[in-house]
Amino acid sequence: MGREFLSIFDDWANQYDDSVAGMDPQYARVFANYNHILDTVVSYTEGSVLEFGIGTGNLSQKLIEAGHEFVGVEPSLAMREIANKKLPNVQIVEGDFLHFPAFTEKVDTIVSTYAFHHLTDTEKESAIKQFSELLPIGGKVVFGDTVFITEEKKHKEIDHAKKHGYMDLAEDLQREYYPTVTVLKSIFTLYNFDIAMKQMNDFVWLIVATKK
Ligand SMILES: C[S@@+](CC[C@H](N)C(=O)[O-])C[C@H]1O[C@@H](n2cnc3c(N)ncnc32)[C@H](O)[C@@H]1O
Repeated sequence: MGREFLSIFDDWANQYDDSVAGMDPQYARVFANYNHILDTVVSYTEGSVLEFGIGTGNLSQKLIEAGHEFVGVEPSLAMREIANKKLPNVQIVEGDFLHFPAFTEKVDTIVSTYAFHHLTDTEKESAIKQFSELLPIGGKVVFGDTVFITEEKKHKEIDHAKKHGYMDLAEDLQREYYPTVTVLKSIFTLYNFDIAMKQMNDFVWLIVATKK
């Protein structure tokens, strides 16, 4: 159901902001240009926004500062507690990409960073189908997440991590469901989105999908 990694995030929550600041060498390349990636997601966001997997609320904070109506969805209680402290009076609800409260408010843009890879490719397809139903024509999905140009590139990164003794990163890359560019493009296209992708660091790609 896409929540199989929750205990990792409950345990990571208190150190998460140190990791995104580059203080964990294993993840330094994954989080390279983190603030620039978040700012780029904000720059493509229009209107009312729904964010999935908000973590400690770093992207949420930028979206709210930019003046967007905001609802955040996050399955980890420990992450929600930190985000709630940073962002009092902001609507942050328990849920995940596939199961979240029905919103009466209109949603113009769905955003997420570093989270969509927790769904298998089949679950990604279910989520993108729901996004297509939720968004108006011209509405957008704007994601930043680890994606690989090919499976070979992913295996090279796993070998690189092992060679440097980055065993947590190597395990993560093998355990979670990092998609290829081709797979993501084909799912968004199937559900009536135009999709553009751009590489932001060695791991993370920006995905901007516009509902036709
Ligand atoms: C690496 S953190 C990213 C946090 C934040 N978006 C950021 O960019 O810093 C991944 C987040 O996704 C959440 N998550 C894990 N599985 C999820 C799912 N199935 N649906 C939505 N969020 C999920 C985790 O609890 C965690 O907060």
